[in-house]
Amino acid sequence: MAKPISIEVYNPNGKYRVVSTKSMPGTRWINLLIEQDCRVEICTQKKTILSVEDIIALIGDKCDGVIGQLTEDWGETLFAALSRAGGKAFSNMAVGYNNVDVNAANKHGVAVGNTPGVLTETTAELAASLSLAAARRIVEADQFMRAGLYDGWLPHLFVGNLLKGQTVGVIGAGRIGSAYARMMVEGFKMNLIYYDLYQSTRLEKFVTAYGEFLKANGEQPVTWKRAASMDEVLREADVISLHPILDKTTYHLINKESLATMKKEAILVNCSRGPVVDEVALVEHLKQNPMFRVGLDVFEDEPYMKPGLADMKNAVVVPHIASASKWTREGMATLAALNVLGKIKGYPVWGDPNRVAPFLNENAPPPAASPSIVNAKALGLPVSKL
Ligand SMILES: NC(=O)c1ccc[n+]([C@@H]2O[C@H](COP(=O)([O-])OP(=O)(O)OC[C@H]3O[C@@H](n4cnc5c(N)ncnc54)[C@H](O)[C@@H]3O)[C@@H](O)[C@H]2O)c1
Ligand SMILES: O=C(O)[C@H](O)CO
Repeated sequence: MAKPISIEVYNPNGKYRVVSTKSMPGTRWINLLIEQDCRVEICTQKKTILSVEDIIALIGDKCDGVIGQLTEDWGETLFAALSRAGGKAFSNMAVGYNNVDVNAANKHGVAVGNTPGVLTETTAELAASLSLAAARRIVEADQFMRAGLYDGWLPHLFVGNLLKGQTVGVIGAGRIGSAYARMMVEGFKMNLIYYDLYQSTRLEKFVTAYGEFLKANGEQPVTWKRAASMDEVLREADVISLHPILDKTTYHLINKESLATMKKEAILVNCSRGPVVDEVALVEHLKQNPMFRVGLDVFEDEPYMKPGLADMKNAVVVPHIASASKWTREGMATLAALNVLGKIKGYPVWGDPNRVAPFLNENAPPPAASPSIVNAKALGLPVSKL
């Protein structure tokens, strides 16, 4: 029998019961639910990662929808519990939904929402920050200063890599990968090589136009290339950033062999999901190649790091904060709440989950639609004509 869980309740007499497994930034998401007759229950348990049993206790006997987190295991057990409680909607407060068994949700007729678009630039900015921090050894230098070791300028002190004119490689040039590529090309005049299952025509056009602009101004133009294989990116790029989804095809995409393909002084950044990189192989590679550097936001066994990683000076590590800007996190909460609300109210699904701005405008009511339901097709949900 699961222990009772502490909650905070808003609008206790609301008709629909919506549970959020965590407190989320901002208040707009709560107000939007309340305005539509929802009783909102927020779990206040002081435990970072809730277990399946904890969430079953939160769902209880009657629950119309749940907003959950990427740290939770949303599989058969939870979707069965939600369905028994009369629930028809779940939304991750994240764009990635590798923690969700969508087939199990389909089986129980539960709509699964995610939060694309609102975190694209924020996440890309963190990937760019990690690229710079690794290239210019910022964390090592900061620690050196704080340790009182600086006793004067030296020609060899913390020499790193210049980005201008080098090649940036992007693996997974979707929303975030493309935004990161644009930042690195435009900001640092890097040439681009990318690998994705699909061609990114918009990104290619952007780099072409920027190259022409530079040329017209008497500067060396930037270039782009769509690689035929991931190995081509690994061989040619000086900075490589990983932005694919995590699925069977991308698990350990970066492993001992692929690391060996990269340049000895390359920089690898991962803001996608930890298991895209074989972290044991990475630690070994970092040990053997002190000039190879990484910037990691995500880890294979989150919240843990594989043994040895914390000791590596050539690794910059941050705790999965890529989407952590105030605007983005408040927007993610809003989108997640509206995904759940839309299904409860019987609204259609928004036609283009990449165009979420109308849901984020605080000065107007949001459209009567769920912004992004990943299994809309499987459930046969109607699509909004707005
Ligand atoms: N660290 C964070 O806080 C954070 C924040 C946001 C997103 N993410 C992660 O980033 C991922 C990408 O987000 P997005 O919004 O850009 O998604 P997206 O769907 O727009 O982009 C993913 C891209 O990966 C490509 N892809 C899929 N399989 C591939 C493969 N085997 N090889 C190469 N490319 C492949 C797809 O074709 C697509 O273009 C999310 O799924 C999530 O896991 C992490
Ligand atoms: O997938 C996501 O959205 C991130 O990991 C958290 O923002």
